[in-house]
Amino acid sequence: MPDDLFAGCTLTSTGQGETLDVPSLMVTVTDPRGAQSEARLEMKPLVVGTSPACDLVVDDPKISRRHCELSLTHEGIVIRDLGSKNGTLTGKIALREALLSPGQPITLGGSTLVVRSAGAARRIPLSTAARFGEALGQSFAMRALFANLERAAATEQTLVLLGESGTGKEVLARAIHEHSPRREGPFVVLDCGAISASLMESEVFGYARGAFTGATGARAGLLEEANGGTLFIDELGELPLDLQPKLLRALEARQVRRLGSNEWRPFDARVVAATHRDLRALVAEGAFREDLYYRLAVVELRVPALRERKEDIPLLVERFLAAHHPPRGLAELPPHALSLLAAHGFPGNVRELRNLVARLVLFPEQGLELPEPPREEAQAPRAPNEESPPIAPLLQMPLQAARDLVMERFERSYVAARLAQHGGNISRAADAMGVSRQLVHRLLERYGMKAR
Ligand SMILES: Nc1ncnc2c1ncn2[C@@H]1O[C@H](COP(=O)(O)OP(=O)(O)OP(=O)(O)O)[C@@H](O)[C@H]1O
Repeated sequence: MPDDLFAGCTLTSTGQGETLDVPSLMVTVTDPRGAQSEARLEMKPLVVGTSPACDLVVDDPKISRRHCELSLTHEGIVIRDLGSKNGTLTGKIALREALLSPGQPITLGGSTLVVRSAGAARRIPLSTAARFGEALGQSFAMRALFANLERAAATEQTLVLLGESGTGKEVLARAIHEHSPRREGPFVVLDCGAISASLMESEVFGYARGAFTGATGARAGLLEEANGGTLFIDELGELPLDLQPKLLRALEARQVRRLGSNEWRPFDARVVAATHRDLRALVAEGAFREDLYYRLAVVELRVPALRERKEDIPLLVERFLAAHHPPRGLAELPPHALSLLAAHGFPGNVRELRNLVARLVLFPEQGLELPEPPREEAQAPRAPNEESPPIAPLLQMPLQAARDLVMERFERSYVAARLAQHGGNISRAADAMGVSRQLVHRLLERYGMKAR
């Protein structure tokens, strides 16, 4: 096997820009009975363990649930132990993090892991810019995404952005709108996670006067409001199943009929959708209609998690610090702050990083507080007695960052208190809050909280 396969990704500059050659690699784990499990190593890190949530699942009792992680970098293949019980070993030496040499066998419990070539390298175009609209990113993963978005934005294609909460899907959707020929038109957000199912239909399609009790006047829905611009459907995976055929019909016919009206009104909006859910899995389970999925996912792009592109952290921190008043700089951070951040897993992604920076500027005496990841056995949240931050330090921050910080504290306390009122029952708490169960789940996930 040639060594250069293990040089990782190779950057090539051409007259048109830069491209990245990504080697095609297969990871094979042979368990103690000789059975093999395999998975391709792509740009996304690959987690090996016994948990069904891992990318490569191995049936070996000596392997931990999340045992180790492999990632492809420009230096080569990096293997990192994830705090496993029995270690990730080369010979008798336990590794924490190391570059893998060609064909080098790695011992995990009673199993052996090997990485092998699996065909020709793939060539991926990279953007020459380290930003797309307001979204920053200098990592290969983000520059590859920006290159795709630059091309897709100029078209009328419907596209779906997939990615964990806080990875920047909404910022990217806005940037797509701003880079599109529709930039002078409206950018309208339909957040399927925030509107309760009973209100969704009238929000999306609008209503005629007298359509239901309380409809004292007619109202246009979001589809009509987006006319001439872009409709951003956020949390697409939460769109109620019974509304899906109606939305599909409206998108195909480019016409909408308000509730209680017989009149069809034309509308012309480009749709960009986003979700943190696995849409294909939802389709397979019957929780999302296949025809709507294929209508929307003409182009499907994945926004990488922040832990997959730690090279972006300094750039993002610099941007968040510079947005304060007076602007702050990287030099003002406590010593080792950037290396501490690079070692953190960021379950809340860029949103978590932005809030950490805001807290650091607001309460420098507290230092860099990195929350522990939520543990599986975590108890129901107690209502935290966090007070709203005092106004004076907030006045040094831009409105959006200040609002988000106050909102995060409020939402944490409010959701925890509401759940406590309803004995940890999410459905009852959601009813009392007047929102969907999915929104409560999303808030719990966002803040690393668990209901009993
Ligand atoms: N690449 C980026 N550059 C600069 N800021 C970013 C980037 N990605 C995210 N952010 C910031 O992080 C915050 C969260 O981003 P955003 O709301 O777009 O995430 P999301 O993926 O849509 O989250 P959710 O799924 O929870 O709705 C925003 O304040 C946004 O400005």
